[in-house]
Amino acid sequence: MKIAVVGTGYVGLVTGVTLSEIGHCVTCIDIDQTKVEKMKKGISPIYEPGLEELMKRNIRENNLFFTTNHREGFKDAEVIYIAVGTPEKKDGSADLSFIEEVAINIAQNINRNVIVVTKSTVPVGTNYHIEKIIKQNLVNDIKFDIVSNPEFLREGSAVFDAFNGDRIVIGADNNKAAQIIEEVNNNYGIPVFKTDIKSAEMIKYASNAFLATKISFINEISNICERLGADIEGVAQGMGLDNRIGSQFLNAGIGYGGSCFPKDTKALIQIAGNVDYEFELLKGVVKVNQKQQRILIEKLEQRFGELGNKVIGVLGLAFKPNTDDMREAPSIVIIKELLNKGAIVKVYDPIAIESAKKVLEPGVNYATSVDETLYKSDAVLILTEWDEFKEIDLSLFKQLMNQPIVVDGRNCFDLKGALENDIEYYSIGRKEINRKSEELESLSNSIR
Ligand SMILES: NC(=O)c1ccc[n+]([C@@H]2O[C@H](COP(=O)([O-])OP(=O)(O)OC[C@H]3O[C@@H](n4cnc5c(N)ncnc54)[C@H](O)[C@@H]3O)[C@@H](O)[C@H]2O)c1
Ligand SMILES: O=c1ccn([C@@H]2O[C@H](COP(=O)(O)OP(=O)(O)O[C@H]3O[C@H](CO)[C@@H](O)[C@H](O)[C@H]3O)[C@@H](O)[C@H]2O)c(=O)[nH]1
Repeated sequence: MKIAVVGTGYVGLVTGVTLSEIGHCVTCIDIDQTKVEKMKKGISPIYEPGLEELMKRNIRENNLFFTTNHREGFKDAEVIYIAVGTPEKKDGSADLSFIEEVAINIAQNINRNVIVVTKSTVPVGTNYHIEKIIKQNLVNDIKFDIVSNPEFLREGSAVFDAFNGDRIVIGADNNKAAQIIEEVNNNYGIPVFKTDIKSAEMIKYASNAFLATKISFINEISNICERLGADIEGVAQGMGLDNRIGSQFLNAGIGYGGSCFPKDTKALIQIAGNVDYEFELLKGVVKVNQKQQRILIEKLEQRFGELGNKVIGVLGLAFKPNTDDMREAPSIVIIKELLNKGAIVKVYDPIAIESAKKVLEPGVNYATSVDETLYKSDAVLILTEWDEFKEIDLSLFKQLMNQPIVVDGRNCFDLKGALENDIEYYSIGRKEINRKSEELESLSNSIR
């Protein structure tokens, strides 16, 4: 089928590339000329494992094209996917201006009957808003249908998720349109769930809000564990064995970040508020997350008192591993606070350094390796659980740092290893330093 995808960010590019991989002829459209020039050469503007390989192959096989020109991209397209951003406005609600512009682009440039599919995360009812804008601006006598098809990919594993997702949600009022979009997705081999448009739009927000709730919940439990001397890892494992709870998204840490959970939780609070419903639970989830992002600063202050002139190394900047995305990364908040408190901050990330330079405060020192970050630091914070950090030779901390103090926001190391390497190790929700080895032994046995 001939398909156009508007917007080539994390969602649009992965959608376009994987649709071409499953046999469609896809043109991706973006207004960013520099990005489009790169993509035409098979270079991905984002770091996403496996993406560039698929891109190159499908460009070579003439299944995948890129353009900045909407008319050229829409020419003869039977399906148009909208995948532009819906960022957060100051009041927390979703900014629909990019979507609205695309609706006008579509109305003015389509040359045949088409199905318009919304991949972007949009507030309940937005697809009808898009339909109205297209109708009002149509220049030719053309028929179109709208379908909501929210996206559930995770950054860092987006290509894997495209072929291994749990479900594809299709929301439509017109059965024929829903059936065509189901056929478009056939070769992904993923179960399809069909529903109406508003429910599909809500499924997306409700899913993200639920996952964010799980994270804030486990973070609160971890804070209580710390105070009581229980161990969050064992607690999460024991909870997760109950199939009704499930073991995923129970990793305690420094709170959720990224381009989705922070904005979508706030948008859902607004969506509820617009119909006079106060979403109290979700407000709590957001508040807990904001508090959790400060937890490592509290631990540092408990240890050092004042942070002025302390050299703090930071390992990990991206909001999660395997991505270069810095949007709403907890590292931004933490580093800002460290600088405010007069600390000297040295940071390192295996992939996200360049995107980090665009958003971090001036005054941050950028290191090019783990060793350089550790060297003569008074303490090291771990903010992203990259494999490179989990595999660090633990003896390096003592060798390179002024004093081997590690405050780990992602529970990357086992307590025994830290103790054996003389690391003064603070982590999340676990019993901390100087624990007697026999106590640790019995703990690791019980977790096993
Ligand atoms: N990032 C994710 O992991 C993820 C996952 C699921 C859903 N979503 C949702 O998908 C949507 C897109 O997110 P993203 O992270 O891919 O966004 P992004 O900001 O990375 O990319 C958006 C792209 O759209 C382009 N664009 C803007 N206006 C345009 C126009 N008129 N014509 C053509 N291109 C235009 C921009 O130049 C940019 O390249 C959002 O609604 C988001 O909430 C994101
Ligand atoms: O147990 C966990 C799991 C995640 N996180 C944090 O939560 C954030 C989001 O992680 P993840 O969900 O893996 O990444 P995203 O790429 O943001 O994906 C989420 O947001 C996307 C955009 O809507 C959705 O499509 C995905 O289904 C949804 O998982 C990150 O900061 C993680 O560190 C935790 O703190 N603990």
